[in-house]
Amino acid sequence: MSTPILQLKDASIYQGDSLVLSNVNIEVNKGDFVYLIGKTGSGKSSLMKILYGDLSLTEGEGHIVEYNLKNLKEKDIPFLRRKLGVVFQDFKLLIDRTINDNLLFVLKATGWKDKKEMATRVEEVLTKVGMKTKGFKYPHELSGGEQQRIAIARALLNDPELILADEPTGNLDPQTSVEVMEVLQQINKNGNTILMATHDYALLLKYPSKTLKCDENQVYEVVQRKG
Ligand SMILES: Nc1ncnc2c1ncn2[C@@H]1O[C@H](COP(=O)(O)OP(=O)(O)OP(=O)(O)O)[C@@H](O)[C@H]1O
Repeated sequence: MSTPILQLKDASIYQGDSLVLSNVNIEVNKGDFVYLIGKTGSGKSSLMKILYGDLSLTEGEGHIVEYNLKNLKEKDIPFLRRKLGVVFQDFKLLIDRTINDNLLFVLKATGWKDKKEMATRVEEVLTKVGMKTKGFKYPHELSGGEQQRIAIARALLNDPELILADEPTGNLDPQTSVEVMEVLQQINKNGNTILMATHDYALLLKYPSKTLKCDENQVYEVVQRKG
């Protein structure tokens, strides 16, 4: 039996007064790896923003982890985000501190207190992304691909039920994109559910998986042709 971790039903998504996507019906189940594709401006980021509470859902229904997006209160948003790991195109690391301190900052902000447990968790997530030895470095001392691995490690800190990755390879060259994708694939194999918005059709071909497409204000599932 598949368990839905994310469901939108007849949802409409607005940016201000303009309708970006209408009648959105999507489902992501535990353990899935789902792509979200579509041209620039087709609404991928807007859809992601609805899911992490950056835009409010005013029409239709939406459930993500155990939150109802329709009745989401401002005070619920930080708690929703703890259940999600969000990864962006531009990494969003804090440039004034080391990788270890970037990760410790998030742990402190999300209620961790025990220094030893925190250090262990930082080491665990860095190991998962193949960056165990880089914790002492500053973000500017790492390549783009390494910074994105750190951003993925940061997303994993609180063991999220769903990872939302918005163009995670958008700033990376093709070789580095594949390396970051390998990390995401590995994490998915270890049980994490991932929804990834991307422009990168080469990745879709290399790592085929369920694909949703935003086009002309609609979202629909596309069937990938083999070969
Ligand atoms: N903050 C905003 N205020 C008003 N309109 C916006 C805002 N952000 C995006 N839009 C509009 O919403 C539509 C969808 O944009 P969105 O960023 O969701 O597309 P996208 O598919 O993620 O594009 P890209 O691949 O370029 O990131 C576009 O027409 C865009 O101009």
